[in-house]
Amino acid sequence: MDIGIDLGTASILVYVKGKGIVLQEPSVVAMDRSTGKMLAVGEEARRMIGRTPGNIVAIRPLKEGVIADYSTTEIMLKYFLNKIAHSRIFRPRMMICVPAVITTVEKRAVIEAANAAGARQTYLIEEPIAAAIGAGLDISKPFGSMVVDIGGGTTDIAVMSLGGIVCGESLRVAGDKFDDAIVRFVKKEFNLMIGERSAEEVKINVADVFPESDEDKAVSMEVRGRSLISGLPQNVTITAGQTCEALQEPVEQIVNTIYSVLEKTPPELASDISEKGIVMTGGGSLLKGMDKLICRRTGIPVIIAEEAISAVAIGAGKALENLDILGPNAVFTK
Ligand SMILES: Nc1ncnc2c1ncn2[C@@H]1O[C@H](COP(=O)(O)OP(=O)(O)OP(=O)(O)O)[C@@H](O)[C@H]1O
Repeated sequence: MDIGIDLGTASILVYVKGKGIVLQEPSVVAMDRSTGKMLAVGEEARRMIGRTPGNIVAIRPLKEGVIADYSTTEIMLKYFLNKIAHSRIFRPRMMICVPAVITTVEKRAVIEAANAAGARQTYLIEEPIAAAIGAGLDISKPFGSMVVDIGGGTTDIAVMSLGGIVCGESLRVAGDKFDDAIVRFVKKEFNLMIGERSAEEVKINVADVFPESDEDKAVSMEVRGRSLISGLPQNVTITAGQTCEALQEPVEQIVNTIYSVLEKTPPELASDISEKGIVMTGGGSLLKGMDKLICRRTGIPVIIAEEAISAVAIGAGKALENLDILGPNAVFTK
């Protein structure tokens, strides 16, 4: 069996040919610090973040799109592969997505973790290429396509043509940095300390980086945390207008990088992109107003892919079925 994996900072998705996405879980592992034993993986472990006693740690083994904790990544991959196959002799070929700009050492770590977890053969594909294939773009033709993939740890921006990346940038600013910015804002504005999960809820439920009316700005929700003044639990109301202010810095960094990639794009390809639009994928592309903001600032239409979150895993699986459509540098294997 061939499988495509989006081994992400926030979540792991597995695509199997003919079955579609068969697994989607947070990339979190809970371990007992004293014995080194794995206690929970995926959603169950995510619920433990910020709520563990001293001897238990909830680890996110990937940071900023790359492996930060090798052995935990291997344990996690092994656990998920067992979950989808229920068989010891299951040794699939795997296509795993990695950010477009990572070091050879970081690539090797992914290949070794996948091989140790049971892959028969491991291929790596750059995330924007997988995202483009998963979003249904035909990148094999001499025609320019631009993808902005905003994940949890990295944002990959790339212009592609003839099965390869012509120019692009990978920046380590994405969903997690949006959460951090909300935590910092709430701390500064309300003297309230909130956890990363509460910040993520604010981002998903009310945040808006391009509110068009006062009504949009007034959308609000209550968030609970610990007062830095009294030390006691406290609730505050945060509005979409405030989130726009809170998220300005990371959002600007992404918009500026899109600009710099467009500046480097050869004119023929730039005109293809302005005709066809920029395609956005990844969970971070669902941040309200992000598409409108990029469209307003670049003057180019922006389309959020239909299956924004799973596009990368779907594209990886499809790439394995059609290795021939990819350019010579698109796939890396050892
Ligand atoms: N509706 C939404 N609005 C805003 N952000 C969202 C939404 N849904 C998911 N996200 C964010 O998307 C991010 C996860 O996206 P995704 O699963 O594409 O990342 P990943 O593949 O794990 O990360 P990476 O590619 O950086 O390794 C998280 O930060 C999550 O909070």
